[in-house]
Formats: sequence, C-alpha cells, structure tokens
Amino acid sequence: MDETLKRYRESIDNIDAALVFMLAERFKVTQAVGEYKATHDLPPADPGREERQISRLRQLALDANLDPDFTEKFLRFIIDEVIRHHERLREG
Ligand SMILES: O=C(O)C(=O)C[C@]1(C(=O)O)C=C[C@@H](O)C=C1
Repeated sequence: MDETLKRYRESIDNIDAALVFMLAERFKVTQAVGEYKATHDLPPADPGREERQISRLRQLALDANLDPDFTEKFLRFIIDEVIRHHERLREG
C-alpha cells in the first residue's frame, strides 16, 4: 500500500482507539449517574444541563475548526443513548 496513505491510516486507527476508550470512560461515569438518579428518584434527562453542554461544545467546536452542527448531533446521539440507559436503570 502507498506509504503516505498507510501512515495517515495508522494515525486514524490511534485516534479511533482513543475515541473508544474515552467513550467507555464516559459511559462508566454515566452508568454511575444513572444509578444515583434511579436511587434518588431523579429524572433520567436534564434538558437544562443538556442545553448548557451543547452550547459549550458548539463554542469549543468553532474554536477548533470543527462543524458545530456535527458536534451537536454527535453529542445528542450520545446523550440520547445515556438517557435510554438511565430509563432502563429506573425501571429496574
Ligand atoms: O448530567 C446528567 O444528569 C446526566 O445524566 C448525564 C447526561 C450526559 O450524558 O451528559 C445525560 C442525560 C442528561 O439529560 C444530561 C446529561
């Protein structure tokens, strides 16, 4: 394979691995949050918190030259999955 393309792909593979590890850590914490919410009778979703997260990350994306709409969609996708996990924990 072309050496340049091979080097780019090695870098992509490292970045993808880091993303998986970071997501695994995030879901570890949100699992604990879900258990806390379920035992303290707190609602699975907190729309105010989500609004603040999205607004903050949109700004960070702009600073980093990343598409803020893409960033919001990505975060929304993750948070929606977290809320589904929280709902399952609440149902027991
Ligand atoms: O911070 C919380 O309360 C969470 O449950 C975590 C989290 C998130 O994944 O960031 C998920 C659901 C809430 O609506 C807000 C944020």
